[in-house]
Amino acid sequence: MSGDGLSKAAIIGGGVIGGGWAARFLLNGFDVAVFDPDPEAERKIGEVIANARRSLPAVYDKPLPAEGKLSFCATLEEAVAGAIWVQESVPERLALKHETHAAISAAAGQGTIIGSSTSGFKPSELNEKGARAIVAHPFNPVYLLPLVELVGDKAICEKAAGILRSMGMYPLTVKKEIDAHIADRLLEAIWRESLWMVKDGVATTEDIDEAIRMGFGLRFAQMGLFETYRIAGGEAGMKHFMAQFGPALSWPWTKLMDVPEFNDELVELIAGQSDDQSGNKSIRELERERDDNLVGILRALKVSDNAAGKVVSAHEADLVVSGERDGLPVTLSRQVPPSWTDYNGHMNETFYLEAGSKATDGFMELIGADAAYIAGGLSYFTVESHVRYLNEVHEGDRLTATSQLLSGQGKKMHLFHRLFRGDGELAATVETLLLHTDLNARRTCIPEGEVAEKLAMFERQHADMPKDGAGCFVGERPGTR
Ligand SMILES: NC(=O)C1=CN([C@@H]2O[C@H](COP(=O)(O)OP(=O)(O)OC[C@H]3O[C@@H](n4cnc5c(N)ncnc54)[C@H](O)[C@@H]3O)[C@@H](O)[C@H]2O)C=CC1
Ligand SMILES: C[N+](C)(C)CC(=O)CC(=O)[O-]
Repeated sequence: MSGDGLSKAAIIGGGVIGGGWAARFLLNGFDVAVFDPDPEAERKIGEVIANARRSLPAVYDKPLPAEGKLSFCATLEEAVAGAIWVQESVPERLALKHETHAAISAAAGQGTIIGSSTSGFKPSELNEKGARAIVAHPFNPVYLLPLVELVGDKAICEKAAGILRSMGMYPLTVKKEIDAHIADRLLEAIWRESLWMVKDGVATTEDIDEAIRMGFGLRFAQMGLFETYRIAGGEAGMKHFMAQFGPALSWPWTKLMDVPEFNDELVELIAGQSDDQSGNKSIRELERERDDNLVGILRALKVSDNAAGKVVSAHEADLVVSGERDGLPVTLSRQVPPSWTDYNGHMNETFYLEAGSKATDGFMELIGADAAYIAGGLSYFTVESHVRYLNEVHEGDRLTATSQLLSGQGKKMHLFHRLFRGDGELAATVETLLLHTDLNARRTCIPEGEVAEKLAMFERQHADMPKDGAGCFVGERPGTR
């Protein structure tokens, strides 16, 4: 669907959320046309997309599709023309939503998906004047967080879900329409209690943020509420948890429904404390801090194959590394994430080896030693590696690796990876020796069938190619022996 240069998304309203949607579509290969009357929209969206470019590709170990084309339109009709998805993200005012959806429904093709980012309105409210929108409620930052709550016509929601999955998102179809859908209903409860506690001097905005991020906030990214509370019931599980904490439903714990009056005094109090807490940083700086942490969390969840990490893995499985360079197969192509840089302001030594290891995985796939082969009980174990650090690599650089097979005789697979920066400079070589291994017996063995044939083929193809820097001992300069 995406990445073909033929898919167009229209973004109507390009503020915080519209800008995030624009980035998500664009970085997944869609052409994006924006309509927003704000004269500053282009600058603001440009800044959001710049943050998205440094963070979203860093979640993956493979390259995202080539970026689509971004354009800004003078009219809503121009933006909508030819789009397969129109996403409305204008301010949360029902009259404005009605006016905007009337114009979108008139301009869009029959099969076009029309999504609304509304945080709280139901599809029946959005469509009460004859429009045909579904709710597609995302989470900020839209380019990194997978969740999109879908509410409305079943067939349209199903079609929308397929497109969202192709962009690494997680569509959650809400069973019945309700004000504020699922997640905002939960968030509103936390927000209400938080305002109440600041107003009554129980806690500052900072105390409340610490209470969340030092405790239950850490749990929520990986287990949510119900699994977490099941564990909190100890060996007896959920029934014991409910027996212990169920009565709290009739204690004052659940009687905290008072809401503070929303007035200037409350706004001054909250905004003042928020300025004291984080006013020394710009919103874009805070966004980058947030994004770096989210990339780290998503990458960790990918390794444990948990929660949102599964969504990332499923998307990554659809991404491809391919091509040749200097007659050798490209086995790695990826962006350097912020977490790979160290106190010297460049990519830490560890990650040169990680890149080499991923290039080995890429070469293994090429010879048929892929996930299915490993599941069948055969694999390769690394027994020796030599990294030569030749050039600095920085956050955001596009790293590419080629792999040359020096020997594929017997149990051995002797590889020479060259890591290149985006500007074409050779950044490192990683020479590595692996042995073919029976995973059940935990003993080396000779590969057979397709793997053996492909090894022989690559060995022949790569035999006469330059090998400068291969076979050096530590400290030796190539060609000085
Ligand atoms: N900010 C958030 O955390 C989230 C907001 N949402 C929802 O997304 C929608 C947009 O919210 P934000 O992006 O936060 O608001 P925003 O105020 O940042 O952006 C709204 C944008 O719409 C533009 N706009 C106003 N009238 C327009 C019109 N007639 N046609 C086209 N553009 C127009 C504005 O110039 C502005 O750039 C709302 O429905 C909101 O509930 C959803 C998820 C999270
Ligand atoms: C505060 N909010 C209701 C606009 C929040 C959302 O809709 C989702 C989010 O990103 O938190």
